[in-house]
Amino acid sequence: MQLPEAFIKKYSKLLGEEAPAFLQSFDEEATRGFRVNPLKAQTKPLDHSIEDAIPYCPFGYYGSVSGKTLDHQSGLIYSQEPSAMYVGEVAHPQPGDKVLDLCAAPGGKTTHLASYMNQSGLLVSNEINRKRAGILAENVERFGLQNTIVTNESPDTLEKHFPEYFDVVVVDAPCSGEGMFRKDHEAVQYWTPEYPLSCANRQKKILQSALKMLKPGGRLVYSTCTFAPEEDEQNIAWLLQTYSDLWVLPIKKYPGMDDGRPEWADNNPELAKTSRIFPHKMRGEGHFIAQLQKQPSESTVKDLKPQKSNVSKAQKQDWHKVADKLLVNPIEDARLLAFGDYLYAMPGNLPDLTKLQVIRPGVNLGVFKKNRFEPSLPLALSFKPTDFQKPVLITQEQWQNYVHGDTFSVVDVENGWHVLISHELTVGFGKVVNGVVKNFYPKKLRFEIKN
Ligand SMILES: C[S@@+](CC[C@H](N)C(=O)[O-])C[C@H]1O[C@@H](n2cnc3c(N)ncnc32)[C@H](O)[C@@H]1O
Repeated sequence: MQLPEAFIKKYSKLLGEEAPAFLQSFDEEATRGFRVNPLKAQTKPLDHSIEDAIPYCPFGYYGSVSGKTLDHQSGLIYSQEPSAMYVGEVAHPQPGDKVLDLCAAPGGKTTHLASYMNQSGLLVSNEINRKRAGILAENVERFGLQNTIVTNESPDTLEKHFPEYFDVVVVDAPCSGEGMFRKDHEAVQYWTPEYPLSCANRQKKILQSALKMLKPGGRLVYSTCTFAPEEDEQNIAWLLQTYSDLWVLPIKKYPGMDDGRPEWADNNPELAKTSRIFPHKMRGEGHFIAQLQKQPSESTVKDLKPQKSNVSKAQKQDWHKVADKLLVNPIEDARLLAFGDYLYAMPGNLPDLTKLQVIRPGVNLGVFKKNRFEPSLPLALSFKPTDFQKPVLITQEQWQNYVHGDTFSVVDVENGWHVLISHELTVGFGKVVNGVVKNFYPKKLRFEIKN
């Protein structure tokens, strides 16, 4: 790979005798990986090998993902570069926590964080860019998250809504992306010697907002996919100089992971507790991760006004006509939220969202049509096979017909809506009419698998 001269010079000076191995690593292939979704792990992947485990992530494996597979389409696996998996591991929220993923698209960290939350608590997954927020929402839906809302706000708007609210805040910051040059060759074109510093200034602003939303006693996890000290140790040094109620928490270092470099910032030895992943030392791309804690305080933070359900009596009736035959356990009416023609199930104890740009206020249950309700794909993907009544089991071949948009036949299945299950995974809904499964797989997602 052709690296800019100034880049070579900068890292030759910083890394000294390690520099040749570091620079050589840019000519090697990027490492690929994926995580298995523990919320759906009642089965093993069909089309992806789980032989080559990533040592620091219990659901992580080396290997690339094929998108047109049952594993991927059902949300059983999520493609993620291996080093990036260490961020979710360090953040490791607990079930019931309130978690903010502030720079979240396309959703690698969000889906990882949710893997530890067991559908409980609240995960606010925010993305500033509207288009990317849409992609994030699709990935959250495929992964089947019940406790996650997707917002499309700038950090400084969001901070006004969630003062000192979150137990864990993850800032996976927009950065100069030096660690991703192998994955995205074009990223090299954007690099200039000044670029890291301009990224660092933007990151400081994001961090200021993040800290306003962090509870006393809460943890902030900051990560970048760049080697630039300006965006890594120097930003953490700036945080420690600026906020006296903040300290660095140690991170467990697996073989190949480096300590942060105090000498690349203000020599504060605390910076060695942060972690660097270099591609010439580990199977992964470049990453930096820091974990900080805000001082606990005696004073309690006041609860936010809850979001109220807004569904009409007629909407409730239409929903129940379908849901009572589909779900084993009903979703409480208090959690139903109408959003245009769509019906959502909010996470429990969701604060009032009315003043926020929300892309997804919870699980998309379906859409109100004239005098009837049509269940949506995310409803199927967000619950386990055992959460549904009278599921219809389909073969992998029938699944291929289904994602292509075809109808197919079934025997001895009563008319009406049924969740479809293939290889122990919920894959969508079909409406059975006299032995024929009418296809409700969303038109925009349909695709053909050529065997
Ligand atoms: C490194 S990416 C996030 C990757 C994501 N966390 C994941 O694991 O899939 C950084 C994100 O920050 C967003 N971003 C850009 N400028 C921002 C800003 N000023 N404030 C907050 N987020 C910003 C970008 O749109 C981008 O989606």
